[in-house]
Amino acid sequence: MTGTPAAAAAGDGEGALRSSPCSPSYDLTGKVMLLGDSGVGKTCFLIQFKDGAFLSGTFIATVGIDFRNKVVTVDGARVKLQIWDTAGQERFRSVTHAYYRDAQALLLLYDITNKSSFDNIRAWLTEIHEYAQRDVVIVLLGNKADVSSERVIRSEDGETLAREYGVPFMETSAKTGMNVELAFLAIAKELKHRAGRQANEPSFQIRDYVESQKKRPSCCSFV
Ligand SMILES: Nc1nc2c(ncn2[C@@H]2O[C@H](COP(=O)(O)OP(=O)(O)OP(=O)(O)O)[C@@H](O)[C@H]2O)c(=O)[nH]1
Repeated sequence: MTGTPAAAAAGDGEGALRSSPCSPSYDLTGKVMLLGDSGVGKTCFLIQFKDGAFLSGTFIATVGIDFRNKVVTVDGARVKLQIWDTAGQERFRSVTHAYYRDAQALLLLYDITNKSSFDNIRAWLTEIHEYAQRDVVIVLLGNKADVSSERVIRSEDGETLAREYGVPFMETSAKTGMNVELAFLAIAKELKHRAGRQANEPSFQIRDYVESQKKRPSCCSFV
């Protein structure tokens, strides 16, 4: 996906807020950012969620940042997710840092067929801790789980890293759609819970929710 900060700020992305302030078609909003190395599948992940389609073919790296809106219903509440797709390339890092501050949630992707994208997750988490809000929701995603023949990162390695940082983890495929919706629904549920929690309501545990709902690749016998 292509886009520029200026274009995004001007509402050039589909994300311009169109609901009338008198009758909003949603109950709350949340800003979500997709982060991770170039080529891990952030744009495809967003398109799969938004349109149910997979962009195959020539890889066109994102320029800068752009966003899309999607309203999801969780626990009777309509949550408008404003989803920001960032460029993974190093040269755009200073642009994307400026957008971290008011994000409520971050989807941090690596590619299970690309070791350096996994190794760089620690550096991404360092940046997140430097630029994002302290209580930002983070979900770690091992994408391209459909390409089992080229897998170089075991699912257990993703799980171990996620446990170390105390974040939920799942493997996903922007191609087949595996766990794509779940990643956003988990975030929407967490944001809804934070926004309207009653004193005697049991707390929502995003990690438990993800563990109970996530699908595992049918062929994941890589050792
Ligand atoms: N098999 C497979 N290919 C994928 C998947 N997700 C993305 N791809 C492919 O990986 C390449 C990169 O995908 P993008 O979504 O453009 O990657 P990106 O993370 O947005 O990259 P930047 O914009 O540079 O940050 C494309 O050729 C996609 O078709 C997936 O889940 N499975």
